[in-house]
Amino acid sequence: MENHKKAVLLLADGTRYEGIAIGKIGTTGGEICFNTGMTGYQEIYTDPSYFGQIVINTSSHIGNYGTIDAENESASVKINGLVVRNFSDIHSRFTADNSLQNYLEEANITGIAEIDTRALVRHIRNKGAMNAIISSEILTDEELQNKLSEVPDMNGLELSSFVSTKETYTVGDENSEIRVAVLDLGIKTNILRSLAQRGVFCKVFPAKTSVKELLEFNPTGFFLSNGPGDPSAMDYAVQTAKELLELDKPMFGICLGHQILALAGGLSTYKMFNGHRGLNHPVKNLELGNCEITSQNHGFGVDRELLNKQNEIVETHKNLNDKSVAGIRFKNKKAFSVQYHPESSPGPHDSRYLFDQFVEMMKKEKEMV
Ligand SMILES: NC(=O)CC[C@H](N)C(=O)O
Repeated sequence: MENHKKAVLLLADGTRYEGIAIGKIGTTGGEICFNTGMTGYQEIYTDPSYFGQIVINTSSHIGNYGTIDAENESASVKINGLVVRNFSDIHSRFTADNSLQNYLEEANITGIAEIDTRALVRHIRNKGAMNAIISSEILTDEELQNKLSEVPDMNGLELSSFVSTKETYTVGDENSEIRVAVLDLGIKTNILRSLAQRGVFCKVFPAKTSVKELLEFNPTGFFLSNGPGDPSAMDYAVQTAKELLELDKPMFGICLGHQILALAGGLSTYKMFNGHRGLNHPVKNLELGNCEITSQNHGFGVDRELLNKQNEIVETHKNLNDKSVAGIRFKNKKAFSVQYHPESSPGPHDSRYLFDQFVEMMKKEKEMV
């Protein structure tokens, strides 16, 4: 690590850490958040839901297994910046395509290493979500402060339109009878893979596609994807989801898609003090009584208060750490959603049954079962 330049991490509350530069030399800002996963750094960095955020990995050794291009969760690295403890310049995996240093540099991602991530995460846990800036360029305190003040507040920020596909594309067997119109709000590849593996033909549409255009695909069902930003700033997607609910076709939403579906059903969302980001979050399936260990990445949540005051939407899953809403379904419609990530990648596979549930729903719709 001798050849690395110095770098600075400055938090919005004035807390300053010094470390060494990793990735591209530069300056970057975003909302700082932490992921507690012990593995899967590449999948985390390429998850479009992290767009606009600086990620801290609490796992203390990062980079030691390099990167493999086929393991990206989207076409490019999406995080705004990276904070780690021990960064490995060398990697050991015979199938690796690249070192993490080269991978980040090629993707123009600026990061900082040799940070006491335990102290930093404790600090953020106590103070709540906040913006931060990383710089490995020579910047005065004043320059850093100025750059930091330019970083937008995550509250009220619409980000899906920056990461959603520009063109439609398809995944899976085009001869399949089960066709899903996917609204891409910032989708992870493993969601599409999980649907295609179950025989589903998916067509992925840009975030702002009209219902009319979605229907031209003649879909059996609809999927609302994960993605970055504040769901309450996405009136266009909420409107789409409302119109789709009227059609009463099978519909499944994950994470941001879950929040959009909840808003379309008249519920509200809120910004969490600290989000949930990691691979071992326990969730109770309230209908089966089972516990599943889930992969999570969200900083907003569906508010319980309105949920308790109505009868149309049922809570199906509860987060066992903080009792927040982890899943819902519409009582008289074929729409359901979860706040966590059944596709994991990275993470445990306990929740994959939700894809089976969606496919079953669509088979019923087609009278195939
Ligand atoms: N993974 C996601 O879809 C995240 C949803 C939303 N951007 C949040 O932070 O809560």
